[in-house]
Amino acid sequence: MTDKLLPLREQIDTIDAQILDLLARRGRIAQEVGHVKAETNAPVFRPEREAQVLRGVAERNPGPLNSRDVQTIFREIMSSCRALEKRVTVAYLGPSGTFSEQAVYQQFGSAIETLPCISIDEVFRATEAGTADFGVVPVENSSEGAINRTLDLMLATTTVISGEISIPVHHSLMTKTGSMDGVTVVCAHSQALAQCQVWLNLHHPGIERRAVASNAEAAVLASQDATVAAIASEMAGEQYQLGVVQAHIQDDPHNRTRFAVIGSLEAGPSGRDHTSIVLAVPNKAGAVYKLLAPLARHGVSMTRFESRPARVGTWEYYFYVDIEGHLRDAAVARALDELKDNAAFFKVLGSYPQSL
Ligand SMILES: O=C(O)C(=O)C[C@]1(C(=O)O)C=C[C@@H](O)C=C1
Repeated sequence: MTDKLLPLREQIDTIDAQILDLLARRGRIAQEVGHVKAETNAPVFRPEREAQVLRGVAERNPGPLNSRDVQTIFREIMSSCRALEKRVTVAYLGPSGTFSEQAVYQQFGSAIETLPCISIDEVFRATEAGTADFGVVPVENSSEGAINRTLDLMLATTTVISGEISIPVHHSLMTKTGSMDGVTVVCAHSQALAQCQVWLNLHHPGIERRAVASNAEAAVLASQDATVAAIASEMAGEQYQLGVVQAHIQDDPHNRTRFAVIGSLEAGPSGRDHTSIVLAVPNKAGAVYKLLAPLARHGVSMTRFESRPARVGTWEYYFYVDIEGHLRDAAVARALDELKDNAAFFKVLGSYPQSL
């Protein structure tokens, strides 16, 4: 057995040495890129370039490694190279262990500084004030719909969207002991409670459900009190040393949450982008239909349409619209120019690479 392993391990050692040399070369070039950027005051984080690199490695991947895994490796390589230029700080809805934190690492890799915030408002504030270079906020959940606070703040603040992240959301029921004996209350964020209500009604109909600020906070509470069960990610459970009573209790097995990267950076075109806009129309019959007509005329696909009541006027709404393409694509630019003319209100939230 050992005789057979030895020559294989020698080959792996040789390859590892080559990988290390190549990584060092890549790192030195990233340092040069950093100097060029510093001279011209250009942004260090270039989401469109990172998206192209990650799409490229998946397309060229010869196997046998899985493309997702290869992307994870390259994301970390770019994250480390980026950190040689500048280590970016990313604010997110904390505490540590939330799905937001998972989204942060999925977008930026782990060579970053993180700033856990107590609310979505705080993430926007830290990002606008420059305490963080970027913020990551939840935008919508596939089973629960829009995160209204995020939509309102996107409208009210000057932040721009420069990226989107989509992650599978799997909830687990967890306690200090790994059993439900003596448990009197299940704590979770209101969204998570809603996403697991069918399962809870079926398996624990009599136990009180209490909404708390985040699933990670629920995990903290459960770690301190054996009468409390938490619904949270297994990542949060591990962090707070909880035992899993039941994994994957969300009612929709394909449950996903979409996050936005916010900041002051305007991402360039990556070849596969989304653009988010907010609109309002005069309160007249057929106004929304007329407003959106330029999209169809210029062959621009709409991928999302969401409405929010405006704070003024009883029947007035803001429409949050996502389209395919980048502001700098000719068809998108022409469609939005026409659309703007008919809108009572028009704001571009940003153009950014589509999530992987
Ligand atoms: O191409 C750049 O602009 C770089 O800074 C290099 C690099 C990389 O490591 O590939 C690092 C950071 C950027 O976000 C994009 C790419």
